[in-house]
Amino acid sequence: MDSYGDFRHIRYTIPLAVILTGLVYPFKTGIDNFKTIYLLIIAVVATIPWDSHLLKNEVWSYPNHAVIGHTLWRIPIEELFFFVVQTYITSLVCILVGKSIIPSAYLPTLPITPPSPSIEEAKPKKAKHKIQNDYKRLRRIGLFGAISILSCVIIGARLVQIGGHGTYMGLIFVWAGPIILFLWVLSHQYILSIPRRNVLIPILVPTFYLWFVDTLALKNGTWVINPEKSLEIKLWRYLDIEEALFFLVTNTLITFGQLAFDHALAVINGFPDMFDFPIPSWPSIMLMFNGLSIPVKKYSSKRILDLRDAIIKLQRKSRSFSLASSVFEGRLRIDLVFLYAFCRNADDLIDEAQTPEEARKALSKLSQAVLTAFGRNNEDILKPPLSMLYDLPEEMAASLESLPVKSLPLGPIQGLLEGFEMDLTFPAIDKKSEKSPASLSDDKFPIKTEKELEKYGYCVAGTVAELLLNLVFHHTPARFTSQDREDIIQAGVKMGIALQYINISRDIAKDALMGRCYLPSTWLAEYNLTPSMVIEKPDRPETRTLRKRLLCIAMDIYSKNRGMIERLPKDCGARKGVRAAVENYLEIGRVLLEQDGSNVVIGKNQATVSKMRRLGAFVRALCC
Ligand SMILES: CC(C)=CCC/C(C)=C/CC/C(C)=C/CC/C(C)=C/[C@@H]1[C@@H](COP(=O)(O)OP(=O)(O)O)[C@]1(C)CC/C=C(\C)CC/C=C(\C)CCC=C(C)C
Repeated sequence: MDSYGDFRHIRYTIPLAVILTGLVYPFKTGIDNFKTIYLLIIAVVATIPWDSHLLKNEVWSYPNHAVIGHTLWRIPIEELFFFVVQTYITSLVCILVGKSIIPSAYLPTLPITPPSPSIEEAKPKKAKHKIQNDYKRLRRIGLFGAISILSCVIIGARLVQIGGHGTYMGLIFVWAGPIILFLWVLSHQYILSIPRRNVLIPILVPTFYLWFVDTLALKNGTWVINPEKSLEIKLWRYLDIEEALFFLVTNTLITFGQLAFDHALAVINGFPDMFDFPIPSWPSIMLMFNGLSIPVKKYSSKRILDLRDAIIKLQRKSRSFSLASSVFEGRLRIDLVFLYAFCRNADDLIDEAQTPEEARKALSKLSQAVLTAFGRNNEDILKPPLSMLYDLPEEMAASLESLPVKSLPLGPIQGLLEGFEMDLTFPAIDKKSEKSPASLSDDKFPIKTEKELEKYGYCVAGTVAELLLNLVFHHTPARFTSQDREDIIQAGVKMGIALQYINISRDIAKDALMGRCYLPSTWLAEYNLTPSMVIEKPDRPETRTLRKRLLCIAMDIYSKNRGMIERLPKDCGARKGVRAAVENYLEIGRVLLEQDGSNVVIGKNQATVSKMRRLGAFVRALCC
């Protein structure tokens, strides 16, 4: 079998486990430790009687020279260590691959039951049918899978009963089959809904690796499989089919175990209305089973679909925050994604309006809708959708309805909308007119002084920091004094302003196309420039100098407030996540400063950070 008496562990399994530990370390959360430790215990407890039985029945044996000699119920300690190290390796691969998804978004959905005909009209019929068909498909595959696993167990039992060559194969089916069946019944819908790579990579990659290591061990005679109890079919030279199957089956067990945990957490974290208490970082097994026992018909399809939309928005619109989101955990991660979607949709609603008039109307409707959303309580089941009440785009209304209003203050949301309103006070450029932008009236530009720029920065970004930190405080158990909170929020607000200055520095040319110049008029006047001149020609040596000035202020604010991030709680990935979000964005500023040194043209080279550099900044942020 798979005892690693000689140097197999030292050469192959331990180094891989160490490498994976290093790779997962930056992202690892409390829940990951919890899942892995549970699985390690289950793996050891479930495998000992089985392996001991195999040894007793001489299905396999090991030469004395190949093991240290210590045994537990006949099992060599190298073999026991193998159960641990394999479970650990496969769990880490599963955790690493799983970081890219938010499990709650992959819960199955039933078609939304329309509470009123008007919503029915609003939902595309095609999408509804797809959901219904998908759900039926999941059930069909689930049933087919269960029958297949059950058949393997029955065949296995028969092989064991007959004895002889089929014994080893039969024992694998009889032992692993029922556990796989149990996990499949619990979580097949989730397993089938998540991206294929999240299931196949943790099963197949460790399996292929262990096949390779096992081939070497069998070749060297580290252990010997009894030819009378095996089929004597080789997958390739030295590797018996039973050995190959053993690794495939055990990695499937470990992966399904990890995914069943994820499934339970997806339900518990995804539906705070059903589990309306803080989720401990080491949830009890009882709570996990409670999560798994909720029938799909009780899931809120709307919440799952809204979460999917919010994730798509985040992935499409912001690489920085999308990457940072993978570090946050559970409900905090979900709420941050909803917050992002709301902020992004609100910003787009204004920016994409055809005329300033239209933008003003949209903003006013949104402000009223925000008040209504914050005034509502959960018991109000018959609440009409905000999209209908305020004639807002479906996506905008959905992201507002998904905001965790109970854990957010209203003030910063209103501040954010005030910031968008400031954007509307820029003089409108008539895109059809022949007139040059230089004819725009310069006193109509709202950002005249550095103070006004700071106010704008507070409104559109300081408020975002305030909202984000309120979610952190809400979802983490750490108790702060009100003074601590105030200090952290103040630092966060300043950090938000710094990020906005970087955003402005990056987008000078893009903003000019929309008739906006955020560089203060007083700064421009020092170089005999006006905002309309910047709009007409954003790329000038003076603009580059001013951009550098703005970036230096941003970097200075950053250095003064960065330390406060270390006072954030570690729970839910909050500290690391905030650090990653800030550092990722800061990297844009660093690239811009480097480009200023080489006088890169503003606008031609939309300064973005290369993938590798972004990843480097991200990993550094997580490791420090
Ligand atoms: C991880 C995660 C999902 C975080 C979500 C963060 C979030 C809610 C961001 C909202 C962004 C947004 C669309 C705001 C609307 C106004 C706006 C455009 C603000 C600018 C953001 C840049 O967004 P954009 O989509 O343009 O980004 P890309 O460059 O296209 O990638 C801003 C620059 C503001 C961002 C400000 C923050 C996220 C707050 C930062 C402060 C902290 C993280 C707190 C630091 C804490 C301490 C204690 C110092």
